[in-house]
Amino acid sequence: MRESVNSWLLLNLVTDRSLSQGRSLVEVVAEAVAGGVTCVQLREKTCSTRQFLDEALALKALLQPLRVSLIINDRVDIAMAVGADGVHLGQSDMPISHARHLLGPDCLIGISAESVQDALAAEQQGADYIGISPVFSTPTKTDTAPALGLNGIRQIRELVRIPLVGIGGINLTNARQVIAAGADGVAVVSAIMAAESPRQAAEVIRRELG
Ligand SMILES: Cc1ncc(COP(=O)(O)OP(=O)(O)O)c(N)n1
Ligand SMILES: Cc1ncsc1CCOP(=O)(O)O
Ligand SMILES: [Mg+2]
Repeated sequence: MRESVNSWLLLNLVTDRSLSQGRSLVEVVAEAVAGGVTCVQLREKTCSTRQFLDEALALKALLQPLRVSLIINDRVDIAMAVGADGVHLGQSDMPISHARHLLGPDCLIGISAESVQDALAAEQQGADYIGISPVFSTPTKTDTAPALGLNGIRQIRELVRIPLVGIGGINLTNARQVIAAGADGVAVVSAIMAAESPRQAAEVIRRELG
């Protein structure tokens, strides 16, 4: 039951333009979706608001006909402007209550949990899903809390009912363990964004997830 209900977040691609090796974001995302990515989170840390908006509009045009969800990282305003499916917020981003007030009941809100306490609070405050962050340490994001590991996923799974997505250091070799520990999905940056063939990379990870 849980798996079919939450299959939209089984394999999340979180974008990072700096890893795309000169390829456009739309090109990499299109490849990755062809390989089986079920949800795309647009994550832009350095570009202008206009550029962020343009990328979001381009990804929405690509993903909506394919019925692949588009989540916007950090920026509630961009999510609202493009009619994205959701927004992903961390512990230092806009609090859920304010985001929900702006976005309404139908827009998905994902919250990063860096501890069991964060996860419990996110569920209690009405998050739609939780990003367990990070599961393993990763060079892709250097300002993370200590890695929670597979045990962290198990602990949170015991206490929280909403969908869980693991992020951080996840690739072909460990994706299956993340699901086995109780996550509903995995979120991946470098293992797909930096791959020579994002399509093949997504395919092999998706196959691991069953
Ligand atoms: C699915 C998912 N989980 C966690 C994060 C991390 O969000 P945050 O802590 O706000 O850090 P930044 O991504 O904004 O640097 C995420 N993006 N996605
Ligand atoms: C955005 C983010 N949030 C927590 S870890 C992380 C980066 C994950 O990158 P990678 O999949 O390359 O380890
Ligand atoms: Mg954030």
